[in-house]
Amino acid sequence: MSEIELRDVVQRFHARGTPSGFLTAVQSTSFTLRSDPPHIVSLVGQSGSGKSTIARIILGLQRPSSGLVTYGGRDIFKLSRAEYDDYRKNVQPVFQDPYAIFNPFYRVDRVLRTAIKKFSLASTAAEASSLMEESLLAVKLDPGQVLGRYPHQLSGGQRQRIMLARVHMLRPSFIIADEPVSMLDAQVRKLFLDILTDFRTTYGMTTLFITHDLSTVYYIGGEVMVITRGRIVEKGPVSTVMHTPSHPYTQLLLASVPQPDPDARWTDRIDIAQATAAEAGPEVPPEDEALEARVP
Ligand SMILES: Nc1ncnc2c1ncn2[C@@H]1O[C@H](COP(=O)(O)OP(=O)(O)OP(=O)(O)O)[C@@H](O)[C@H]1O
Repeated sequence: MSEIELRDVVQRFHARGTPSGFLTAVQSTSFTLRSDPPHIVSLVGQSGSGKSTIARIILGLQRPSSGLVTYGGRDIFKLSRAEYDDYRKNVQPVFQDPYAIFNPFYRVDRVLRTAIKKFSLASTAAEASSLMEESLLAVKLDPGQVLGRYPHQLSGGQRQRIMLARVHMLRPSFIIADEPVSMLDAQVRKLFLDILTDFRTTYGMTTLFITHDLSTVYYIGGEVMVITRGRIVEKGPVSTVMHTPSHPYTQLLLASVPQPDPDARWTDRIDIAQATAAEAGPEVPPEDEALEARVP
């Protein structure tokens, strides 16, 4: 079994125009992702609440101002190059905008071939081709229709599923999915979420699913952590948190989900600041040397 543990992780950024000159994007955050049993845990919160910053920190793309991120008990920012490569094979990202990942001048096959080469997944060209085909079929893509095409010739949903095919080839223990479905229509969104669920049951992958959208959290199930202003204010099984939310911000978030009922249109204004003001503690001055976000 492997574990990714965040312990008292804090991320501060320089921010001009604020009274203190910095903002705290992530406040003393601790949680653990376990590969056994494999599970899906959603991190839900409004825009700017710190979700992507947490994803970047877990992926080792950003060193936190303070706190620890460990994998198998070891600080991920102290891994050797080879150990970090192994970590990144086991912890795969899926981002919101797959178009940004593709090079528009290369056929989409390249994303898969690069992974095969980098991680030595096949020893012959024939083996590589059958691996690509198997993985594309696993994410409900027809290899004949997508291989050989350029990124702009595919839909957003197809591009996003190519990223899932890449994950399928690598079989990581963990997927860090940052708003992976927010640009997809409802039908493709459901297909994507079903594939993530299949990955958990069939291959034992644990997913951190980052979203601002409660309906997808509800659909995907498992566990949920609710974040506001960089602080996780509630966590638990989705059914418990959705049905009996204990924190005012979670209650507000749930009340903000639009109802598809023309007779029950919103009339109230939503005041996020009011609901979260009580939670926001005073900002603490940063330890100066740890301020800068660094890419290892
Ligand atoms: N490199 C950076 N430098 C300065 N401020 C940053 C940086 N990255 C993020 N922030 C700020 O940190 C806060 C949290 O940002 P983050 O992107 O983690 O939020 P989020 O919940 O993922 O929002 P969204 O859903 O809109 O992406 C925001 O106020 C953002 O402006």
